[in-house]
Amino acid sequence: MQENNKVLLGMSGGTDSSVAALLLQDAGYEVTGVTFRFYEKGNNTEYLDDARELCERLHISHITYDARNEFRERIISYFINEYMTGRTPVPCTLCNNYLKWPLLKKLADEKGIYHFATGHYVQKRNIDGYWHITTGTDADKDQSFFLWGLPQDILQRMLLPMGKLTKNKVREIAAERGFLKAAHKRDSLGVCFCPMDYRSFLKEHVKKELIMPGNFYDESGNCLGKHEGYPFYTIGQRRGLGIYLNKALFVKQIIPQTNSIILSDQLCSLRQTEMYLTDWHVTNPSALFETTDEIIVKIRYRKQANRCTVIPTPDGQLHIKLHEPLTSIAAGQAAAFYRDDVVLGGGIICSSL
Ligand SMILES: Nc1ncnc2c1ncn2[C@@H]1O[C@H](COP(=O)(O)OP(=O)(O)OP(=O)(O)O)[C@@H](O)[C@H]1O
Repeated sequence: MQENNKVLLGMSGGTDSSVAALLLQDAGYEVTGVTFRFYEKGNNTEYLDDARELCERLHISHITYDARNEFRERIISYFINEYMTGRTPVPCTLCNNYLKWPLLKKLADEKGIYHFATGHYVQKRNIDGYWHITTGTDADKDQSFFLWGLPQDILQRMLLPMGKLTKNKVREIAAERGFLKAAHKRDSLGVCFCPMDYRSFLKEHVKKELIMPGNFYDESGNCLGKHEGYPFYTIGQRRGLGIYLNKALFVKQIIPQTNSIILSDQLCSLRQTEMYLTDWHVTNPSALFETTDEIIVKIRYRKQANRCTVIPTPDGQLHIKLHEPLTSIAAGQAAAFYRDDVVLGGGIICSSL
């Protein structure tokens, strides 16, 4: 498509995408807002009204797109299945890779709109002819960890108005411009369809008989007590185990077949130095596989960065050799590669040792 000055902006009704609309309009773009209906807890559609109202005030057109079926099939079912197979899912990463950005592109293509945008706190940069995601200036809000899976035809056309801003600045802009509701909206916390509490979500959505109490064992096979059902636990978990010995215990292994969980009192026994990834995406393979530069791998959104070497295997996986051990690696989690502030790619952990 020929480049033009039109942009389709994903609008959640929240602070960031509202300010993104203001800034894109200030920059001279013809903005259209789209709100995806992904999931509506208790049929609450206030976010749709907020997005619509903001667009009216800015005199920009607004559309809604009902993605609830796609979201249920691709994200919620996946999320439940992952926990039910003893893995730790990454719904936000998958939603960005498979739904949010591809939908923005599809709708923009249909409407003859060249650019698409969100309120993500990330930037992009062209390196050696390849567009890369880079970290947002606000280190506390940086969302680059979730965006390793996007292809070039999306990266090239995306606009990221939050990239150089801090959240405080964004709130200030909303308030100065008189968008007080947007300025004072609370930050979203965790996974949008079950913020901070995936256990209750699983209880609501999974047949009772599929999540049954089982046993905790130590590494020698001695029973340590009862747990509430293996899907309620994740590798490395320490709190909320419900057993009280005079020492800290960590989830080391989850065995769905026998509904058992192995605990260890040695955090160092959860240390591993190798991972294998499936479903990976690498922006520029030679920048990752044929380099002597320091590559960083992150498996958590915050406060973790390990040096590594990345090698493609003959059967299509990525073999990650960690230069320093990492604790609590869970199958299903995402791993993202960085060189300095640049996201080089990522994938989904299928095994570790
Ligand atoms: N339901 C939705 N429809 C359209 N775009 C969305 C929707 N939800 C999120 N987005 C886009 O993805 C961006 C990142 O979403 P996320 O939920 O991580 O952010 P957020 O910090 O809560 O952002 P916001 O303050 O804009 O709600 C949003 O800024 C917005 O541009």
